[in-house]
Amino acid sequence: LFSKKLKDQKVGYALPPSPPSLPIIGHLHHLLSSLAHKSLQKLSSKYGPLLYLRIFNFPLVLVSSASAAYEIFKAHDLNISSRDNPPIDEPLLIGSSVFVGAPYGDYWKFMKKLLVTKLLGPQALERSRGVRADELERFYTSLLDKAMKKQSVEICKEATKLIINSICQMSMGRSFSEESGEAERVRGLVTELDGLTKKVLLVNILRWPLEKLGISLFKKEIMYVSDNFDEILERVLVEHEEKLDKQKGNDLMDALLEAYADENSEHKITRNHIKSMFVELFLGGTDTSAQTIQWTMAEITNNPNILKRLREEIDSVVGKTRLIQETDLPKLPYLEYVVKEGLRLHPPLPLVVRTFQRSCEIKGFYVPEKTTLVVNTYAVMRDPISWEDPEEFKPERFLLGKEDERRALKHIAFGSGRRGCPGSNLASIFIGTVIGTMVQCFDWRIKGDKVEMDEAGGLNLTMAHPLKLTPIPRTKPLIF
Ligand code: HEM
Repeated sequence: LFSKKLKDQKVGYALPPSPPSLPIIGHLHHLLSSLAHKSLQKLSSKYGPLLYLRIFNFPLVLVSSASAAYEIFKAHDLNISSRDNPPIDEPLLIGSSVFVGAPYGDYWKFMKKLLVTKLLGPQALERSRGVRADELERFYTSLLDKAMKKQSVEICKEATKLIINSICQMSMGRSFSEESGEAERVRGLVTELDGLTKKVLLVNILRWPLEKLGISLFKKEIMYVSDNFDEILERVLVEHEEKLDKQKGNDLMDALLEAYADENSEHKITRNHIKSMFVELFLGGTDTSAQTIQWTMAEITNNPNILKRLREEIDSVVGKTRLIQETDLPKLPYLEYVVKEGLRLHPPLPLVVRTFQRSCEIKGFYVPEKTTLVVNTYAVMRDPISWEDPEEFKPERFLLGKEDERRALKHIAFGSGRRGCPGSNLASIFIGTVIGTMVQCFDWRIKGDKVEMDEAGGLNLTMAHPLKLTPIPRTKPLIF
């Protein structure tokens, strides 16, 4: 402690500046405010882009500028490649078997390798292209049906269906049945789980002081979602095992079951590891992509010039007789900029959380070991020092040469480094093809003049007024 104090006093070894805090809880109220990313953004614009905060006794470093994020992600990647959430043992989905919250080590590396080779890497994505094409056609047909009946579409809900079905087909070779109500049940659980993220954070932060008082927060709600997922996924696992007895499969679930059954597997995994992985894929992959689709479509609807330019590009490359497909995406640069700009202004996970394993120096300040790192990606991607007109939706900013993002690491909607999002390519495909389909095949009518763009409270960035639009076909029905 003495040497740490000495270090703190040395030039270049002071802790980052710390804004005023409250007794006992420290800066907790900023994290708990209804729009935490905005509350923290305000704090950093007043006190600086690198801050030292305190949640009770737990230290936290908050990063809100591109240059500080760049230094941390580039020079300290290994040091910050763990998320040391204290595990809550009982429930499956936030228990000790999670991947997203696992420390950087053998278990994480083993699962990451399977995730990339079986589901999210370029070759796996190429193998599963047909599955996504089928789901996109189903999405288009459902929109067409709504258009014929002159019904409005809840964009986020419709996109969620496509994404869950695709992820299920890709990872376990089946989707949940609409007829039996199973699909609706899974979608409901994913939404509930999303709503629980803030409570899970609270439990993680407050568990220690509250457990001492014999209080367990939100346990019932967390267990309800966890138990339901457990039951559904156990059924799928058994079904898969029966199938595997007859023939060898090649999807992610097959590979995980093989590792589970193999005594000599590189890493021993449990049934809970497998089920948690699927819960995390649903949670990490579904709402994030669906929210981005919703926000981006809202921006396009409010910006007719952008819609016009995007449509011209799609019409000239794809035409009006066949549906856009993911192999068109590399030929549609403006669509790519629109997607990127949607992610810049509305990152669905605005706070990226890691842990410093060792003490280090960041921008001349001392950061002690085991400090939690929070990167406010929302603030970084709206930082006026790095972005011209940061609050405006301007896809043109990504035209070649205009923004040198690689050098400054300014666009960090997917995080960065070895612990960055492994689903970023898949997400870009979902968002690109869904936005592409909606722009290519339909005009969209809104109620009122403009879409309201307010953010809802929560840890994830969602729309306070979910987007509802009515489609009007602009092409003859497409034939597949
Ligand atoms: C627009 C869509 C998405 C966004 C914005 C997003 C964003 C993120 C972010 C910010 C992180 C934390 C990264 C970090 O700490 O640096 C993350 C992690 C993760 N994401 Fe995504 N994500 C999206 C879609 C997906 C999809 C489609 C999947 C898979 C189906 C996925 C799976 C994961 C997983 C498994 C992790 C944990 C990685 C680890 O801890 O090693 N994400 N994502």
